[in-house]
Amino acid sequence: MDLQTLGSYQGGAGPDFYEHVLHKTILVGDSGVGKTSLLVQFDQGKFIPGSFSATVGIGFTNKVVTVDGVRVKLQIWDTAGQERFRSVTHAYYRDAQALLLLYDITNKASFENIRAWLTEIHEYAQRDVVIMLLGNKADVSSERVIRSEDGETLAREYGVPFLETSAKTGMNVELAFLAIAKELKYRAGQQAGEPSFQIRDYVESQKQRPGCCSFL
Ligand SMILES: Nc1nc2c(ncn2[C@@H]2O[C@H](COP(=O)(O)OP(=O)(O)OP(=O)(O)O)[C@@H](O)[C@H]2O)c(=O)[nH]1
Repeated sequence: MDLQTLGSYQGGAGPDFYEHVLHKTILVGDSGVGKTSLLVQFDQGKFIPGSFSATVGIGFTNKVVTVDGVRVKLQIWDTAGQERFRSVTHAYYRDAQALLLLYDITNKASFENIRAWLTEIHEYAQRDVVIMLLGNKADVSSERVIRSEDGETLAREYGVPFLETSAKTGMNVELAFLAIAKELKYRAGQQAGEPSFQIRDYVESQKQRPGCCSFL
């Protein structure tokens, strides 16, 4: 059985089962919104400040997340946001089980382009792909041009969960990937009697807001 088949398996699944399942997750969004930085923060817990070096093509990082005592393997693909790489990255959408779609709260165009990204996602990805909208760079409050409410409204319109994140401070970064892992685990191995998992409710109940909790 190949990994893809295992990934779409339905039915009771014990903890060992998940050791073999690889959930393909892709980061997409305009160039410069912080996709690579978000992945580095999640993978290594650090932020590398400095000059911006655009991703060329596509690459991935494997990461194991523990969800309710079960190890869930995510294969996270970081794509290049630049238009010239678009045809390359489209080819990767088809096998994706989850897509994290980013904009930059200090960049209006990156937010306005979200609808176009969603159109592409609906064209090239599987119909049941898990999508999450992320407004990144929430730490740069002085340059904010997109209000949290605007992100929330857009996410509600498309029926997807929404978080504001900061790849710099780490705000909500782990939560974004954890929520995706929980949803994928739930979908892959729903047990009889297990309470249903609602990713949007989960994210709403767990998220940090910009300015919140900086004393922690
Ligand atoms: N202050 C702040 N800066 C960020 C954040 N995330 C990314 N940056 C900066 O924004 C710039 C672009 O970040 P990248 O992670 O390279 O952006 P990208 O989306 O991967 O860009 P492409 O590879 O071209 O698609 C870099 O200079 C980062 O340091 C954040 O959350 N806060």
